Amino acid sequence: MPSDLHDLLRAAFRWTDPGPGSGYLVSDRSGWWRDPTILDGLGPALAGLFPGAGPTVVIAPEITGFLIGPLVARALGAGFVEVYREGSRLPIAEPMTWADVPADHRGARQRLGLRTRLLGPADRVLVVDDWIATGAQARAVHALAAARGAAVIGTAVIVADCDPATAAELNVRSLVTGTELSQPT
Ligand SMILES: O=P(O)(O)OC[C@H]1O[C@H](OP(=O)(O)OP(=O)(O)O)[C@H](O)[C@@H]1O
Ligand SMILES: Nc1ncnc2[nH]cnc12
Repeated sequence: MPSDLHDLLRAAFRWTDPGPGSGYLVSDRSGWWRDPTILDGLGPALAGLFPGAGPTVVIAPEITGFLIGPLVARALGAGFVEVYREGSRLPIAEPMTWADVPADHRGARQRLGLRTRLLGPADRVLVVDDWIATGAQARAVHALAAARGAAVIGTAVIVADCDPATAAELNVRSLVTGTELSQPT
């Protein structure tokens, strides 16, 4: 990754207060998509976290994964498969493979699913997302790939904000850490 992308990611990120008395801050990643240099660099930089790994397909959960997943797939010359959040749209009228998310960084239970026909044993999968915290969503995405018999290379994220055990379990590589986003640039 060019060192300037690392610096640009830090500079364009903000923690925002959702309102008086909320007692917590929300990550605002919109500055990353708004900056043409960052947007141009994200796909190659995330793809470059696993040099020579040769994925056939990138898979990523909605909704931010639908934004950056195709950028990474394009940089790799790989395909892209959407991982949907159950209940977020009309049911998809074809066979789906589902995995449970017991509780993510918000404590929310979810189910993630993909179209069964789009992934199989011949695939080498790179899981992509913008952020990893508890690892719950990425773990479910890994489980989906495993359920389809695909080989999983690892997890490429913009921000790694997870514990070392989760990072090792899911083979997480990142462009920045959560700690770096919490410090002044
Ligand atoms: O490691 P975890 O605890 O699972 O948290 C990470 C997940 O949470 C965020 O998704 P979220 O649903 O908050 O937002 P999005 O809809 O903007 O992608 C992020 O995009 C990851 O998918
Ligand atoms: N977008 C995000 N995904 C996961 N954990 C977060 N914590 C703060 N922002 C987050």
